[in-house]
Amino acid sequence: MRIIDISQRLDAGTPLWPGEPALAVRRHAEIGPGCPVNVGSVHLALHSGTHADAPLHYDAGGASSAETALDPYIGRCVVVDVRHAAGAAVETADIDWSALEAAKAPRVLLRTYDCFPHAAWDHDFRAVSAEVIRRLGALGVVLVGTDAASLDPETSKTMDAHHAVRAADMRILEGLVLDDVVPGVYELIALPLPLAGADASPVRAVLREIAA
Ligand SMILES: N[C@@H](CC(=O)c1ccccc1NC=O)C(=O)O
Ligand SMILES: [Zn+2]
Ligand SMILES: [Zn+2]
Repeated sequence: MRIIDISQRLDAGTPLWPGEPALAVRRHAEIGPGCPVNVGSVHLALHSGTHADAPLHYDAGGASSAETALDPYIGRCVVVDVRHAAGAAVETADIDWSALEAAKAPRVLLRTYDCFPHAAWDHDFRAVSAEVIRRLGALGVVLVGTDAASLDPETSKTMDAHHAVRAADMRILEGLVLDDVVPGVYELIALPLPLAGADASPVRAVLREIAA
């Protein structure tokens, strides 16, 4: 079965949320006389690139990446093209709910970009309305993903979509790369790292085609 990588490359040029520290991979041991290996460490903002928010991100008492259950991050999903959405956020009118329900997929990945902005931070990414989140939760959706940097606008102070996720106890993937994905049903695998105390974790998100 074909594996489709839907993850951003992480390097010093990966566009980050304004003010976030740049990725740094440092080597503290190098192959040479008396040292058989290269060994490094990484300094990486937790919301860099393709990542999973932990409930701790929007709920002071929420689970960290080390504590959140893995089930939402692996299993049947549907990729939905919402590039036609015209507003600042994806609204309920932008989604074909009967098609979405017909997919019978408890994970929904939203494509908002024609081409993912790998080269520069997009301040005007398309958010997802809290009403869409509430409606997804009512359908039993356990995870919502987006190719945008966040479910809420960059300037949001209320984080309405994240709090609608919290109310429905859903999970979140952000910064997906869906340019080469044909809308449809797939198996999603995108597991957060067991990082204690972390409010988010980078993930290697992939899709596997499901045999018809
Ligand atoms: N990907 C993050 C973006 C985010 O909320 C954020 C990331 C770094 C610093 C501040 C952030 N949010 C609001 O100030 C998120 O939406 O979960
Ligand atoms: Zn995030
Ligand atoms: Zn988020």
